[in-house]
Amino acid sequence: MNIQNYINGQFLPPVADEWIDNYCPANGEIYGQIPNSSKEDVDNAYIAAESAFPSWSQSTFEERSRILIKISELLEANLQRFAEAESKDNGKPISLAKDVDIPRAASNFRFFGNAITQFGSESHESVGQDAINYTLRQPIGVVGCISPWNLPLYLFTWKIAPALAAGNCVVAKPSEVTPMTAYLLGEICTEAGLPKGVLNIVHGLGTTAGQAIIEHPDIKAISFTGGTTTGAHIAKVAAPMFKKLSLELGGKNPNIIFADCDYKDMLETTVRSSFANQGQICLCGSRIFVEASIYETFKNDFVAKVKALKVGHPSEEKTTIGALVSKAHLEKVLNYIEIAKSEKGNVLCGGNRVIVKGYENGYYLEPTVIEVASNDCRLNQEEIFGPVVTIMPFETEDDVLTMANDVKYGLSATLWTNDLKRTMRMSSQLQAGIIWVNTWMMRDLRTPFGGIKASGVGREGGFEALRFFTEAKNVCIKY
Ligand SMILES: NC(=O)C1=CN([C@@H]2O[C@H](COP(=O)(O)OP(=O)(O)OC[C@H]3O[C@@H](n4cnc5c(N)ncnc54)[C@H](O)[C@@H]3O)[C@@H](O)[C@H]2O)C=CC1
Ligand SMILES: O=C(O)/C=C/C=C(\O)C(=O)O
Repeated sequence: MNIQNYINGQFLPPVADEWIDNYCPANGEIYGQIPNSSKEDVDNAYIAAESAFPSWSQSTFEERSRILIKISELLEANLQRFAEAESKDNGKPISLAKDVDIPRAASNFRFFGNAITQFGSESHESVGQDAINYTLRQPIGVVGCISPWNLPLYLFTWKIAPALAAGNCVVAKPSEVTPMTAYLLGEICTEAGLPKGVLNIVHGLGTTAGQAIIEHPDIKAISFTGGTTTGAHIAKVAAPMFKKLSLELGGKNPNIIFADCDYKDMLETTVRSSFANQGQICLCGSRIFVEASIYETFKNDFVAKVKALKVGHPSEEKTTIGALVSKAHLEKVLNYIEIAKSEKGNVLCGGNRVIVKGYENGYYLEPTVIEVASNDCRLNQEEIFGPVVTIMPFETEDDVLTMANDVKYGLSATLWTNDLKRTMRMSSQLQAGIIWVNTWMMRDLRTPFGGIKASGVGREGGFEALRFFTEAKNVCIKY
């Protein structure tokens, strides 16, 4: 199936008529083509967005809210179609796409459709100076949204929905590896009555189409989720142009397990936080630290549960681990397993490619658990972004805190304990933007979402996102 750009409310081929093959990770076959868009396509998308801006930015919040909620309803009505497309494009189990990815994409539109009706701004009465200050929150103009392949529609809409709700017009680029649901979203936006040019979706490579977005002199803000190296590059290009930047980057998140936790709950959640979406979520707990007194028990129970996971074709309801997103990514993850062996890591289970009958060229990998002796190894320091976790024991709270923080990333951390004082102490000292205690990936869309250190800049979610997508203008009136 061939995909087209969505510009000014129309589906269009790329100006240069150049195309990229789109692969299905479950069987390794090419199943369509996507535009290899160039600067000209991005320029056209910008022109459409710029001409839509005066009207969209002046539309009432009720009107924007109504359209966003309509998009949400249409996504829900098309759940099966979108879930199938997401699963085929990405390799994730259909059950995950149906239960998580597409419902969350719909929630993103509904949430920001509602949030904009509650969004306000501050006023400050300057007592003694006979003046009042009030702050306008105005849309920025045309903004760029660039998203990755791991949670394709979920993360694409997590950016677009607040940008549109706040009155901006958007030039958006999904990952070239998983373009399909972003393409289908165009149809839904038209059906929901989104005026033409308000949202423009350009497909293509990061180094060309993405680069043209970040370099565009009049695209005034960039919201990006993806790898830390790409984020650093975007910051370098965008900063001298004084663009607003929101960067949600990689993670190497600690999962810290104390002996006093609710063991059964911890064990089940730890399997999920290690391997959900084939471990391709920036929030996955890829470094597991276990208190020494329960280490051997945990190790045996965890490995047994991991071995029972079902690697299979994404369309099978029983599949818990689907295919990795691409051949290149599979090779990257396999290379880390080789690195582990050279670093004397002990592979407790997994480590091998899986050949699924009938889909021999698919990108399947066994969920892999590696016991490491130190937090200093590459496996504990570098983002693998696949179904690979490390485990190691710790003796004291101080030791584990030092190891948890001794990494360049700072996205999320999970803590398993029933000790309230320890929870409070550690939550305040862990270097991460998001801490989960006795749970993982529990999301409330009102909360600030993002990381520190090499995990990014800025926060998404709730009013934080609406603040990012608006400029504050203070008005001081003397009376
Ligand atoms: N934080 C996260 O959630 C994610 C982290 N990653 C990490 O990044 C590694 C690399 O994965 P990639 O697919 O290469 O991620 P990436 O960071 O290159 O891609 C993310 C998005 O950025 C775009 N992009 C790439 N170069 C660009 C540029 N120069 N200007 C503008 N946009 C650009 C891509 O086309 C894609 O839409 C993964 O192995 C993983 O470790 C990948 C995806 C998501
Ligand atoms: O917003 C969420 O719930 C999850 C976000 C996950 C990522 O940004 C990621 O995995 O890249």
